[in-house]
Parts: sequence; C-alpha cells; structure tokens
Amino acid sequence: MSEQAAKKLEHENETAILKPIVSYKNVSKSFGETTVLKNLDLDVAKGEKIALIGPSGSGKTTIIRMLMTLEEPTSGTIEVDGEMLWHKYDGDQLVPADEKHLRKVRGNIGMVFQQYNLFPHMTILKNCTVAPINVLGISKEEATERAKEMLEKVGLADKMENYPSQLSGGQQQRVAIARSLVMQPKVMLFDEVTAALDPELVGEVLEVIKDIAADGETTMILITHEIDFARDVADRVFFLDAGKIAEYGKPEDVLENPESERLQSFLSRFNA
Ligand SMILES: Nc1ncnc2c1ncn2[C@@H]1O[C@H](COP(=O)(O)OP(=O)(O)OP(=O)(O)O)[C@@H](O)[C@H]1O
Repeated sequence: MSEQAAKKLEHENETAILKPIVSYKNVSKSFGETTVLKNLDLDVAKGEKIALIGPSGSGKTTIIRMLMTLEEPTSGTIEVDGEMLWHKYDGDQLVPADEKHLRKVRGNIGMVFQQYNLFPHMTILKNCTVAPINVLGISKEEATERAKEMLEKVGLADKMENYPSQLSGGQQQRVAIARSLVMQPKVMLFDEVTAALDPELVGEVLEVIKDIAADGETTMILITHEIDFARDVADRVFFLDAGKIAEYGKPEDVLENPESERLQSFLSRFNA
C-alpha cells in the first residue's frame, strides 16, 4: 500500500470503532445442536483488509456466508455500512428482514469463491457485464466500460473476446475477481480463492488481489491458507478457533509472535 493510502487508512481506522463498514455484534450461529460461531464481535473499517485464518471447521466460511446473506445468524446482528443485513426497523421495532431488503443489502457485497463458475457460453467481457446490466440496471455501454477497466486491472484486457474454456484456471479466477469488482461492492469477500488452482497458477491470482488491495479503497475480508499472502495484504489477521476469535492483531504480531499454543501449532504446519 502507498504511504498516502496507509496514512488515510490509519486515519480512518482511528474512527473505525465509531463507524465500521462491517460490524458483527454478538453473533452466534448453530446448525441444529452444533454451535459453530459463539458470540462473535468483529468490526472492519472502511478500506481495511482483514484475513481470517484457522483450522478447518473453525467457522471462517460461516462468517462470510452470513455477510453474503446465505446463512442467517442464530442470534446477534450484522451491519454493512450502517444497514442491518438480517433485520430491519419497522418503526422503532427490530424485525426480521424480508427478501426484498436482503436483496438490496446483498448488492453491497462482492464475493469470490474457490470455484469461479463463469458462464461457458459467454465471452469473458459478457461474463462481466451480464450482472451489472441485469441486477444493477445500468446501460450496456456503462457496464462494458466498467468491465473493460476491471479486466485491464486484472491483466486480461487481451482476453475479452475469448471464452472461459480458452483460459487457464488462474485467468478464469482473475475474470471472477473482475466480474465482482464491476458491481462496485462496498465489501469484497475472498474465500480460499486459490485452493482449487494448480500451484503454478496461485501466484498470479494472489498478485491481482494484492494490486486491488493496494489501492487502499476496497474493504476486503479474505479467508486464506496462504500465510505469506495474509502477511503481505492484511492490515489485521484474525485466528479463528472452534467458533471464536482466539487471537487477532497486526500480521507481524499474530503471525510472528503467536501467543497461544493452538496458533503456534497451526502456523507450524505452514513452516514445515
Ligand atoms: N449448512 C451446514 N449444516 C451443518 N453444518 C454446517 C453447515 N455449514 C457449516 N457447517 C459446520 O460448521 C462448522 C464450520 O464450518 P465452516 O465452513 O464455517 O468452517 P471453515 O473454518 O470455513 O472450514 P474450512 O477451512 O474447512 O472451509 C463445520 O463444522 C461445518 O461442518
């Protein structure tokens, strides 16, 4: 991140507690009898990049699935940019949100998964314009302009007229990132985006994410097992363990000087 962007972020982080862009308050989530998240409090500042790390099953994906409105919290509230996701006010009463409200708030969130799921019968450019035209209702011209800009950003300006099958997995994942950015979401979620890629393709995707992170403006929540990447890109790292935030802080503190044995043992797997 540039020095200027870092200063801006530092300033914004000072006010983060007053006005976070993402805020989980006392959120718990159970599936049947099993509680997978326990009393989660998590605030993310505008423009901040956070990495969620932790063992399999610790609840990382559930945290972001709730933000995507794919899972409903069992208790607690979640806000994005001051707007509640799963609840809304009816007068001064807090009531469960209806589908219309969920659809509206969902538009604030962009997500990139392991599986890029591009439409095989559409060109790369069309893959990136179909949602903004159909969901945001913007003109074809504006969608095309935005898509071209984002495809350039992810280094695929020369592939716009190609079809997904003509691209490598790494290139397809970069299209998926561009497709998300075209929607101009307030928050971008990345869930193990390199996990399904051949090892030699991982680097190019991580580099693209680092470039996007470096602009300082996009708020990002990243789930990753790439510890070096988390160190490079995240402003704060959160270690999830058994449904709770067990340790968090600056990457250099959490990753270089882990306090708990659980985190030491988790990290030692990556240094082996
Ligand atoms: N729809 C569901 N029904 C029942 N249990 C679920 C459901 N979704 C998740 N779980 C359980 O919740 C726990 C947390 O899952 P989650 O996917 O959030 O963990 P994770 O930390 O992202 O793991 P991984 O690194 O393997 O993706 C796991 O024990 C999982 O089996």
